[in-house]
Amino acid sequence: MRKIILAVNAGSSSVKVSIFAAEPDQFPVQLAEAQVSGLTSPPAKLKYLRNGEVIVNNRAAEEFSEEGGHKNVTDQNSAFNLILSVFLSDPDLPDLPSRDSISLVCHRIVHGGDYARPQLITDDTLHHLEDLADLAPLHNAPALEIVRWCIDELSPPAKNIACFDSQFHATIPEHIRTYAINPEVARKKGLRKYGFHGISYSFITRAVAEYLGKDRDKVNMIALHLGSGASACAIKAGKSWDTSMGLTPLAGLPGATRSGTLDPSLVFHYTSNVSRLSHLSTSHLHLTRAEAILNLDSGWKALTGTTDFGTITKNRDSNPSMRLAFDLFANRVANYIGSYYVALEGKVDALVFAGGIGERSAELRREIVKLVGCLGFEIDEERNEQIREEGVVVWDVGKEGENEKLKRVLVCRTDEQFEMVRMCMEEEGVW
Ligand SMILES: Nc1ncnc2c1ncn2[C@@H]1O[C@H](COP(=O)(O)OP(=O)(O)O)[C@@H](O)[C@H]1O
Ligand SMILES: CC(=O)OP(=O)(O)O
Ligand SMILES: [Mg+2]
Repeated sequence: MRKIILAVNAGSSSVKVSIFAAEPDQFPVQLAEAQVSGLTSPPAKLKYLRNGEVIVNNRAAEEFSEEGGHKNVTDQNSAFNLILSVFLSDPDLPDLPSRDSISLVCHRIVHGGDYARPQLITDDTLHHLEDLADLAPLHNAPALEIVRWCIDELSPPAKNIACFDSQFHATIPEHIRTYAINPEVARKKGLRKYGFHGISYSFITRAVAEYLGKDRDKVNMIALHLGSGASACAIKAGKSWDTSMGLTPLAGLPGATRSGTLDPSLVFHYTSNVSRLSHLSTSHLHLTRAEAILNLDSGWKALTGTTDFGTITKNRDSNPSMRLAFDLFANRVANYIGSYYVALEGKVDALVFAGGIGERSAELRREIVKLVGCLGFEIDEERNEQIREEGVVVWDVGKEGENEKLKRVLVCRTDEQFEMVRMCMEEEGVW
């Protein structure tokens, strides 16, 4: 039986929602997709595509919320509500005449703890995921607010399924996921590397393997998901071998408002009383002052005053703090590429850029590839600048030709919503 499925991806600065029509044993077909971006750099913008055609191109979300009499778009839940109303009021989207036509909602939940498969959201799963909220302070709580709304407003008939960013990284070997701390405490409290952006890495692995004409379980790559949150992943034989995020999405690369990895002692020298609860804590989220500083008041926001990496890229030649942020990011990313190149013993099929920044900033790609040139990566200036149509998923931006040793440099337009639906369709019981 044909089902209409909604896939909801609540990121730290955006909400992306796609609608699919799905039949058992077939790939889901996307009907429409919308995103509200720039939640951390207002005004938030709305983009809407139906059947791959751009209907609304980055217009202020406010205009739509005013027209439709909705509350202002300030967070993930209001962004989700706006998107749903855009879908429901589109007369050219006959597959979604009303809320009742949605039979499944797939939710991206960044921290899934030890869950190694998507989960049907019951009261028990919901409570368990609420308990994990403090380990993904920018993500789990806003995503669960959307989940609770969907349970109240769409169920029944809709079932809600949680898909986890952390799931893809369940294959990271023990010596890599273990921190050098008291093992007893680590075990009792679940203190280990979990890793995130895994739904995206799962999509990238499939798409790149297909592009290269290789079996998924034979492909090795260094993948970079660079968005408001940024991470790197060493993918060995199609599986996650290592990734830069850790117990929480704070570790590793810096991001829009996140510091990334730094000396763990730094925070005690930054300010006093760091373990006191931040005023930003809520009934669903316990956030210490230390966590608030490192997750919300650091990164591009602290260094430059903006969280928009497009602005940083554009102004880096005239603005020294933006130049510093740009160079700092390229340096940190290049360090991971070097480290993962060694982890993969040099057997790397491709270096892959994805995420809002990775897919759009030709300048950052050029800079990073230049820094890792000694490993056999080289950018093709012309291909790197070329803008690709919406439907293109993977493209090559590396130099080709004479030098056999050159390694591929690819861009992958990642699609976490598609991947979630694909993952859910593999679950028994979904139909
Ligand atoms: N042309 C561009 N050049 C550089 N960065 C861009 C460009 N367009 C968008 N971005 C950045 O992409 C980031 C959003 O990425 P995305 O992966 O969609 O975010 P999220 O982490 O919320 O999922 C923002 O920091 C935004 O500034
Ligand atoms: C895990 C994470 O940081 O996700 P996002 O980049 O979507 O905020
Ligand atoms: Mg994202």
